[in-house]
Amino acid sequence: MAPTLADPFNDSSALLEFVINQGNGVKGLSELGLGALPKQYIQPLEERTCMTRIEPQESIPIIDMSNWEDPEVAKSICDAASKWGFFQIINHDVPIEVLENVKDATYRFFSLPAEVKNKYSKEHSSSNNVRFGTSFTPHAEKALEWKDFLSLFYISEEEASALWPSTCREQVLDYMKESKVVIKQLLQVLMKGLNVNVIDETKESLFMGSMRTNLNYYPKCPNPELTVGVGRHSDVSTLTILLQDEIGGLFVRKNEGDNWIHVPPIKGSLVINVGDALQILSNGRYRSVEHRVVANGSKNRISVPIFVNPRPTNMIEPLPELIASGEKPIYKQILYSDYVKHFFRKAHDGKKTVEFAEL
Ligand SMILES: COc1cc(/C=C/C(=O)SCCNC(=O)CCNC(=O)[C@H](O)C(C)(C)COP(=O)(O)OP(=O)(O)OC[C@H]2O[C@@H](n3cnc4c(N)ncnc43)[C@H](O)[C@@H]2OP(=O)(O)O)ccc1O
Ligand SMILES: O=C(O)CCC(=O)C(=O)O
Ligand SMILES: [Fe+2]
Repeated sequence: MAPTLADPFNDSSALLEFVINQGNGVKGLSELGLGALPKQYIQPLEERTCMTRIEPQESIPIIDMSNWEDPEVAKSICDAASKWGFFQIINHDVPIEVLENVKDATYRFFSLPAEVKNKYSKEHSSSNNVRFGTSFTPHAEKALEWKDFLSLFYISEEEASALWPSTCREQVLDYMKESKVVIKQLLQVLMKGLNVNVIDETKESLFMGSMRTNLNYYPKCPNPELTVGVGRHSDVSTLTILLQDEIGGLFVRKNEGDNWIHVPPIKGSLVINVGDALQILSNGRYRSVEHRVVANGSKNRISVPIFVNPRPTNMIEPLPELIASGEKPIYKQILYSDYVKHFFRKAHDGKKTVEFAEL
């Protein structure tokens, strides 16, 4: 039964029961029409975006992929990955219907009743590869984040058929399949920029041997200025391909300083960012940059990132080609699944995860 509105969640165990154990998520909280944000979501002042500096005149690069092999375009991709760690691509090869379909599928999944979504929670899911959750790591967080998610780790079509929710399975599989072309183009250009000219099977598996798609749902929030959609973090992927809807709210840290830049939605575009694995493999030449998502007081927002990763069993370290050319390694060799587990076991904390791999 939903708690009454008078003093609904003063008791944290009642909130966790409703949001996590019953699978209502923050979407369920939002739909209760609460007058105020439950205290468990109130972030410390320094984590609230209203307290940080936004540079409205700045923008991450927008790159036209229609001539991706043109040396000028290739240079702009490598420069964006080194300087900003983030860029948007337009005129890429992922069909617009595939993007629209996966957004519709995201809404469909989150519209399911709580008890149906809850079958995919950490406690009830029959596999670690399918997980419905809320916030990031609720048990490790001092303040919760205003986001629900479904996370789908791809093993095979057979496993997806057996385990992924049928409301979104085909659309997510299509989105992942169609994105592979642009992922390979980007990796080819980025590697050429490091003088790594051949991507053989071993390298391909190291760069894109595993993929995870998250469906993120950020419902409208009673006091958006007091909380966050996603706290400051860098992704642990090689590259992330992000589809966002028309609402906006993603911010990227500028040049390791105190200023943040908004990533405006552009219809049909994809946001690309470098993850920690590529920062490590490139010995710091390409940078995984901190980003965050604000909560919204009037609209629901969705986003659909594909995290392109090494395989969990891969050892990651600066590429031998870079070391052979005389660079001093700044990261040690590390088992990728140990790196990801380290990320997932703590609350979001900016760029701290990468320290785990520093020499
Ligand atoms: C959710 O909000 C997010 C997510 C993100 C994500 C950004 C990324 O970059 S995701 C890309 C991650 N890379 C991969 O998934 C590929 C490699 N995968 C692996 O190495 C493994 O599959 C594994 C993730 C390490 C899980 O291995 P397993 O042997 O099953 O280990 P466990 O002990 O079950 O899990 C370890 C630890 O992680 C938690 N966890 C697992 N999966 C998820 C998930 N999808 N989402 C959240 N947390 C997950 C699991 O609960 C364990 O923690 P405990 O504390 O329970 O021990 C960016 C921003 C966001 O807001
Ligand atoms: O929703 C967004 O725009 C970004 C989400 C994000 O950073 C993530 O899921 O890692
Ligand atoms: Fe992210």
